[in-house]
Amino acid sequence: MAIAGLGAVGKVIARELDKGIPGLALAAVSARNVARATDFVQQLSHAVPVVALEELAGLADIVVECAPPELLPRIALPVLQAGKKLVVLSVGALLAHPGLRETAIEYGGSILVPTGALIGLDAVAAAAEGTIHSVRMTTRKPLRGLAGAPYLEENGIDVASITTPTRIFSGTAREAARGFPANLNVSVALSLAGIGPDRTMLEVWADPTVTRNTHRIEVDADTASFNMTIENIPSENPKTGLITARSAVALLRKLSAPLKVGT
Ligand SMILES: NC(=O)C1=CN([C@@H]2O[C@H](COP(=O)(O)OP(=O)(O)OC[C@H]3O[C@@H](n4cnc5c(N)ncnc54)[C@H](O)[C@@H]3O)[C@@H](O)[C@H]2O)C=CC1
Ligand SMILES: O=C([O-])CC(=O)C(=O)O
Repeated sequence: MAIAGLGAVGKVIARELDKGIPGLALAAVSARNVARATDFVQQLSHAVPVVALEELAGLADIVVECAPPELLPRIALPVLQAGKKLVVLSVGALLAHPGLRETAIEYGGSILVPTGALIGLDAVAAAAEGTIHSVRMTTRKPLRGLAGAPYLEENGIDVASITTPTRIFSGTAREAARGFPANLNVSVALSLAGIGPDRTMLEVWADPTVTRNTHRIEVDADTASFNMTIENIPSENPKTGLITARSAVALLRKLSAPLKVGT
């Protein structure tokens, strides 16, 4: 196992692997700040090398990508071309790189997307086996959970000046991935589990009254209608909910579990 990116998500996964996940052992990590990462891995019970992104695939059978989204191809290609497993957290970036799926097919690799900061992808995937009529999602974020998104700059929106809940975006998951590359991975994960990025509809609210990143999904299908809400407590990265890393750990634990629960 190797981890690409030692931020809010990567550090939690590294510590959990160090505590022990049956069938898995941390073999290497990659980080922008090598000195800081070296300090971090030395505090683990089994220190591992800090290497370049491109070297991870040679050192592990599974690589977890939890780095800035623009690095996805650099991390993903060597892993998939080696026929290995890539766990992707920067899900939004998958839309900009559709060729990665073809690479996985060609070399026998696979891309695994955890539910991440969202809820209910088990039910969405089950409903997608039948006919889903519509999928809608509403995201409410505190202002600091949205800061820096290119969509805001392109549209002259100054979130810092917002004092009442304000809808700042309405569109498809594909449009959201372009406008909010570090904030709306969840809408892309939802779209990939269900009816795709062009039919999954999303509203984003900048909401000074909430402290948590809140996602509500509403699905209407021929097997069921359902709606679910998750209120994510922010991690050390205000854009990223604490549950995100835990979701990746749960996926990793499930890989070799003798009893696997959930779709
Ligand atoms: N799928 C989901 O539900 C969610 C996905 N995410 C996404 O997961 C990814 C990771 O999130 P966080 O851990 O919160 O981000 P973060 O910003 O805390 O961590 C990213 C880490 O990557 C490191 N990095 C930068 N350049 C690097 C390089 N060249 N080589 C190696 N490492 C490098 C940074 O130094 C940083 O430590 C982000 O793309 C984020 O948008 C976040 C929340 C939910
Ligand atoms: O809610 C969160 O924790 C993060 C989020 O929306 C995303 O990156 O998709």
